[in-house]
Amino acid sequence: MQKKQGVILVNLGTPSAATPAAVRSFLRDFLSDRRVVDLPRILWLPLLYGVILPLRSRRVARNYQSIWQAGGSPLLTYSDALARDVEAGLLAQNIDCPVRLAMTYGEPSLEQAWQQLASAGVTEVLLLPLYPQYSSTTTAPVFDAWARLMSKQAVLPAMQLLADYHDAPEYIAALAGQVRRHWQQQGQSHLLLSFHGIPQRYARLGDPYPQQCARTAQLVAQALQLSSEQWSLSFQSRFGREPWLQPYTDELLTQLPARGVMDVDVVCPGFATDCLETLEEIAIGGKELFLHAGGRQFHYIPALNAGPEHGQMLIQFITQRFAY
Ligand SMILES: C=CC1=C(C)c2cc3[nH]c(cc4nc(cc5[nH]c(cc1n2)c(C)c5CCC(=O)O)C(CCC(=O)O)=C4C)c(C)c3C=C
Ligand SMILES: [Fe+2]
Ligand SMILES: [Fe+2]
Repeated sequence: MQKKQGVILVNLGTPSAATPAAVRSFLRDFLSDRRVVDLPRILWLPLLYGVILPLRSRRVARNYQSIWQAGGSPLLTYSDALARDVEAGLLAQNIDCPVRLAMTYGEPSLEQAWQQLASAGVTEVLLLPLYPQYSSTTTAPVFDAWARLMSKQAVLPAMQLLADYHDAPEYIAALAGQVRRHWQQQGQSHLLLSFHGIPQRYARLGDPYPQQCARTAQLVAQALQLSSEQWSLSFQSRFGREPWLQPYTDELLTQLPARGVMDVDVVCPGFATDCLETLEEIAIGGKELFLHAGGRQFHYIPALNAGPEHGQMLIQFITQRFAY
């Protein structure tokens, strides 16, 4: 059989609408994954179904409404545009390599993406989770979903998983470029690099995520030639009561003005595309916290989204893996 290569870009997932029902369905799928919440099911499921889903879906739906775009959820629209750009960019280099988008939770599913690649005759797949830093809570579930899907297949395609790219020179250069462009237009401020958090316990169990975040932040600061006073690292989006990775972004934003940092630029390098956690939690909520604490100027620097540098970066990862 002739070999043919294809790529699946995988992102987390997002509600299909900014309504309590759609948010509930997304949260139910996501928060039922043992990789995400590892509590014994006998404790977790009554809490999830009895308290979290009924209360959180309504509140979080309102948050989604504040960032919803004409094309739907930002996470979906940017990821979709990115997948199209990468496929077109490969074709422009005479590389016929179909690229599809899939979500770990919800749609488009990994199954839908794979069906399309299989119909196009693909025999070798690169699974490319859009998570620059590996985490057992995000990257590993992509592999789990792939394994579940493949368990139903007689003939398996060859598969490579891009487990992380936290220190890839192309990624660091794309992030540094994004920050530099902002500074050329708006002037330079203290740079806060805010990553999604995970429970500290997961890191103690061996998740390399915090070390990879620290390395990314250090490499970006180095590429921008920043001294240690000119940047900080923090972790956002904590959930539940146990301690998560620290310092917490919301706490740090309220402390920075008292430490003399009156102007801040926040970039979220762990998010390939903008989403609820960047547009609502940081660009809206983070700004409010910082200004309320006495800060003067707050800017959110957008994620790489479907910008040309992002597409080019992914094309380089793909061509390196497939050795065209
Ligand atoms: C419950 C624990 C959670 C862990 C662990 C977690 C890790 C984690 N998440 C991302 C990326 C995203 N998370 C997003 C939303 C989101 N995350 C959690 C919880 C955990 N995340 C929840 C409950 C939600 C939904 C919103 C809410 O209820 O607050 C998103 C945004 C999705 C969107 O639709 O815009 C992303 C992206 C990473 C990278 C990560 C670990 C490294
Ligand atoms: Fe999350
Ligand atoms: Fe700025």
